[in-house]
Amino acid sequence: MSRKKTPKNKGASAPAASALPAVNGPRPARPGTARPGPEAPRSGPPQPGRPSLGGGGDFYDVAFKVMLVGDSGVGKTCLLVRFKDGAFLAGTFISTVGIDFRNKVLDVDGMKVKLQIWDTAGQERFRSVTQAYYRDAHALLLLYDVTNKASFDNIQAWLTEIQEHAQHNVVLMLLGNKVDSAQERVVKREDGEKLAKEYGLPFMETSAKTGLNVDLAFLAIAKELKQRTMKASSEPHFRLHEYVKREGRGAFCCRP
Ligand SMILES: Nc1nc2c(ncn2[C@@H]2O[C@H](COP(=O)(O)OP(=O)(O)OP(=O)(O)O)[C@@H](O)[C@H]2O)c(=O)[nH]1
Ligand SMILES: [Mg+2]
Repeated sequence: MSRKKTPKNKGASAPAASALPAVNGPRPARPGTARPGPEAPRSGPPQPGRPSLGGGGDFYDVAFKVMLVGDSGVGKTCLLVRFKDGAFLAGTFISTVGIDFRNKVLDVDGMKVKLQIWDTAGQERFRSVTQAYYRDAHALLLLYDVTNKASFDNIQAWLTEIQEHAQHNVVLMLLGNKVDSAQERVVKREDGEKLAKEYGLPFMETSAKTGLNVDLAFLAIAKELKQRTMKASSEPHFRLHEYVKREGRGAFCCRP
């Protein structure tokens, strides 16, 4: 894998389009890294209509794995904490070591969809660890930081890496995070939109700090994955691109 190095361990390597949940095989043991608990599905999502009980006591109908990827410091861990706990991790930046995960069950149009969300380390030195997890991911949220141009420039390299290691049909969404930091912004919204269009990706700007579009990003992923599982659904066809375009809020909306 070819990857540009930047002074702050900024990642980098390339593209893919969106796609469908694949059946997961058992996860190989990786010493020193977090792994799913007993609630993790061992052989793909359970069938709809046969509710399962997760190890945390959450009932769910279907389960999917979502991975957060992007340069170190773009806000992956904060995005996950915002989504899971509704809080913001302010203060000292503690860089993720290896990989970690959290579960959350969403109600998606009457179905309990469990997302097992993997928070990867953006630092280059953990790349070989995180690469091994791509193949099991049903969806990827690829983040850059709108206040950090290098993190945006590295998106293409991340897309290359995704293309190399993830399922060809993985659901992929591009997120420009930290839009609350208007003064420090160096990546315009239009630049993010342009890049996303170039690669055919759904795109939103988010803020883990204010919560802007955070729940929406995960809900959109869950809706897309659920739809792909329901082969002969009578529900209207869900269109991920249109949904995030329609529902996504602007950076100046809804400040606390
Ligand atoms: N203003 C602002 N700061 C944020 C936001 N999200 C994250 N941060 C800050 O950015 C820094 C890095 O956030 P993390 O979530 O730890 O970054 P990360 O992508 O997980 O980094 P690695 O674990 O090293 O890959 C922290 O100091 C956060 O407080 C956001 O939406 N707005
Ligand atoms: Mg982190």
